[in-house]
Amino acid sequence: MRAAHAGAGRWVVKIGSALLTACGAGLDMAAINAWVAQLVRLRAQGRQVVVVSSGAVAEGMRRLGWERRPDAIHDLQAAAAVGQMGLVQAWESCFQTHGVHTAQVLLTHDDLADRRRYLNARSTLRTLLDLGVVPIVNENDTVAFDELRFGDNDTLGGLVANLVEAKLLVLLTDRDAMYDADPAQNPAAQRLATAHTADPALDAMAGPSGGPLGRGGMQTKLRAARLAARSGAATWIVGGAIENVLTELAEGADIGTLLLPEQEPLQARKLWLAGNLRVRGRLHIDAGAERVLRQAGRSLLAVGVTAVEGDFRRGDLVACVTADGREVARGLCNYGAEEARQIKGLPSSRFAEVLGYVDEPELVHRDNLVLT
Ligand SMILES: Nc1ncnc2c1ncn2[C@@H]1O[C@H](COP(=O)(O)OP(=O)(O)O)[C@@H](O)[C@H]1O
Ligand SMILES: N[C@@H](CCC(=O)OP(=O)(O)O)C(=O)O
Repeated sequence: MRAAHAGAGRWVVKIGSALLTACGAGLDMAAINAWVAQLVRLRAQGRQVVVVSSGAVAEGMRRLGWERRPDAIHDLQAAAAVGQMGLVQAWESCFQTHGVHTAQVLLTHDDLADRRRYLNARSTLRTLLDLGVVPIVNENDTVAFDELRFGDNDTLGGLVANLVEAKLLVLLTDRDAMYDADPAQNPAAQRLATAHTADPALDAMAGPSGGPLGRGGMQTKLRAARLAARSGAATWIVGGAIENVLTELAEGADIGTLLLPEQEPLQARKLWLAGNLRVRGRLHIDAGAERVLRQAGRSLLAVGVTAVEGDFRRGDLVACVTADGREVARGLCNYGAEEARQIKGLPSSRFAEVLGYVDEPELVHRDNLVLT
């Protein structure tokens, strides 16, 4: 059963500061090299990987010669800005020895709350993955403060799992698994092998952080797993100190805690779409488009659209209706209403000529479409 969740597909792997730095003091290159060797192996086995990497503040502190983690947010932001240079340098140089490119992706909460920016982040990440590049994601600490912050990289990992529709989110931590109580408080605590993210009993088991470097403890890991589950990803909480831990997971080893989502990825995403957003406009589609949507479950192309109603933006939810006003489907439109009016009836090959750019060849991608 574990192996089924560790198969091919996209993995988001979150590695916390404690696992990348030598006791919080600067980056541990040997550790990063070892992570890279495992990640490269996962890729060679047919998986795509996104790394969510902490460590910027710790490396910045070392570079600036600071011994204590500062309390002032501006100092933390400055340390993160300095340290992020070293962090991406470290990942890039280690991956380069395997001939693999990396990309720096810095995100704030705002980037994912705003539909347009969400779609842009999503397309960029997907493009990077299709190009065979390993995105190295961290919070954009320079601009993120208060309500713009994710606050911890566990949460960021959960949201990135939604963005790339990951199959698995791996949260590496200092304990070897999630326990039925905080082992720092209760030495008799037992490992939880498998559970459902939605199980309310988990809340009472997850405590706050025990370590000096960790910030969220098990509570933020549980919350991240619940976020990831919204798009159908399973989450594996497992010890970063276990030898070859990622390779072990890939083989379905009985280690760590596997938290299962209630829904399969596609179904989860579609339910989320259907339930959470307001319809901002209507695309009138022809009989051919209705047929491919209903029977073949395909994307909606502009060529099948005859009219565009409403004032919506890229990423908004639109309804697809037939000439006689029946609603066939709902989905997130890759183009705003203005652009959609310009490209309706046209093949995707003409988008660049008409708009001056191409966002996506589909008007509504099938992954973002729910039949109604
Ligand atoms: N139920 C639990 N099972 C395991 N660890 C728990 C639990 N509740 C609280 N914790 C604490 O959470 C810590 C791990 O989280 P954290 O310190 O944020 O680490 P990381 O840097 O790996 O994100 C553990 O050291 C442990 O003390
Ligand atoms: N963005 C911060 C990471 C914050 C964070 O969540 O750290 P951790 O609890 O070690 O995963 C940094 O790079 O230092």
